[in-house]
Amino acid sequence: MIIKERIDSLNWADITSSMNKKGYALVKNVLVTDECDNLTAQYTDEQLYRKTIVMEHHQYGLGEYKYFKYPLPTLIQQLRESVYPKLAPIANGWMQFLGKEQRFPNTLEELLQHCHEHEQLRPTPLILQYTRGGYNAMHQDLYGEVFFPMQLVFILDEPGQDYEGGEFILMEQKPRAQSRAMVLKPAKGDMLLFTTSYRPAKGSTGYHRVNMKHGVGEITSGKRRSMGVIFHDAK
Ligand SMILES: O=C(O)CCC(=O)C(=O)O
Ligand SMILES: [Fe+2]
Repeated sequence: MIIKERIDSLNWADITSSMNKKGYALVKNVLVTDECDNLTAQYTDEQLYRKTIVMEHHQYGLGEYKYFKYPLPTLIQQLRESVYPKLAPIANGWMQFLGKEQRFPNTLEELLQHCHEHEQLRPTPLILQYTRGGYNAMHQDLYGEVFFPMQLVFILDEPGQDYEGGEFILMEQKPRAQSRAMVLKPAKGDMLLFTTSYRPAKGSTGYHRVNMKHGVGEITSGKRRSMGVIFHDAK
């Protein structure tokens, strides 16, 4: 099935409800093995990338990642384009719950146009690679004034088989409360949707803002690759 049809056929009511309740949604088996393997096989094809980041040089963790160039590989372009319109209404609900006037456009094209007007012109989808001892420090992927509050990550290797450890960690910070960590173990081909910056959470007196950060725990053996889709572009 072409990727747009696959994305359209997911249970978006469940995904929406999980995003609203928990700030993340784990969707099993979105990419097939061949799609994961093609992405990892292209890791060394330097013409696909605009920039390589050695994470320890910036104290971002231990590992490496590469930002794709425009035009993005077809699979990534199609994922970015077909998932965005499903998430824009959720994001707009969040803005409304938080009493913000900001609204996100219905299409990725319009979001990117808005990014471009704010000098955010560079593509943000990326591929990451960690080996034994590697990890990704807790962070948020904000690259300028314009940011969309949700993003995706696809796991490209099989936990328990290709690597051990390397859990995906979400940290939620509520005002005047202690932080909560959520530890997720997506499998190869799974799509994890999560909060980039903040989301509304319902309390006794209405909605309040909770900040989210994400990261990856230590890879204790093997190699773990992942592909991230961020919707806004970077300055
Ligand atoms: O490797 C991961 O699972 C996390 C990658 C990440 O930080 C991202 O996609 O923004
Ligand atoms: Fe990230």
